[in-house]
Amino acid sequence: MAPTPLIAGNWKMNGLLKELGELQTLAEAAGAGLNQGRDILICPPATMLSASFGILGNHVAVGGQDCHSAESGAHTGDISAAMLKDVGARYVIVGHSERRADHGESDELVRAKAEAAMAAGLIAVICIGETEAERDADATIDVLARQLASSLPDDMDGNRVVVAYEPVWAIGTGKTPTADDVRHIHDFIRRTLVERFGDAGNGVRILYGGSVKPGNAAELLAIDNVDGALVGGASLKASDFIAICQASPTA
Ligand SMILES: O=C(CO)COP(=O)(O)O
Repeated sequence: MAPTPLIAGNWKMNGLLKELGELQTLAEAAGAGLNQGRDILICPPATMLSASFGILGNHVAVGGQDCHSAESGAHTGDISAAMLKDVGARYVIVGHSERRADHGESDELVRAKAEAAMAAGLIAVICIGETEAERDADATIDVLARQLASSLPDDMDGNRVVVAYEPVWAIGTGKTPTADDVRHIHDFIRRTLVERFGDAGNGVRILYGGSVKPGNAAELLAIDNVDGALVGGASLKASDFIAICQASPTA
């Protein structure tokens, strides 16, 4: 049985408290049935997590955009998985390409963060994806194989880990891979997960991310082994994000 689709919004470094109205609109849509047969997640900036949880309640999950690999300690400016859990988060994104690029995060660090997230009782959304240069060098599959091998914890529970395939060149650019490329790559990710984790690998949701919009969501979300989307820019506006949720199949 295919896993329940997950439509996730990553607000990145966007959002002030005055934007909470967008979440109010989303909460109302979810309360009216948008969340039937699909899971919906918003990852706002950490400053908005607590208020977002208050608004979204049980209809829409909230998540962090990153966590530290340690439980607590002298790490100024960082946030632990337990702190995210404490304010109502159920998920946390780890290894987003922007953190890999801006903060030099390695596969090994991403894996440690995913382990910390799971230990705190959060679902880890582990991001992988090739850069444009890697794609041009025909290295996409090699890069993804390395990231999967090194960024994923060994202790796998299909319900506690989500993999998000986000080609770096598609993020914020309006460009997307062809449907055939997405099918081929998600199929590769699925086979890799099953080879390593057995049947648990079939339960892991594999999201596509990178320039998902209301206009292309239905086509992308209908592809085999695309179990949802990780949406950046289009998640900031409730009407666009709701339209993307509506485009997703239901379990
Ligand atoms: O990075 C992304 C989500 O994590 C995708 O961002 P965009 O949807 O803005 O391309």
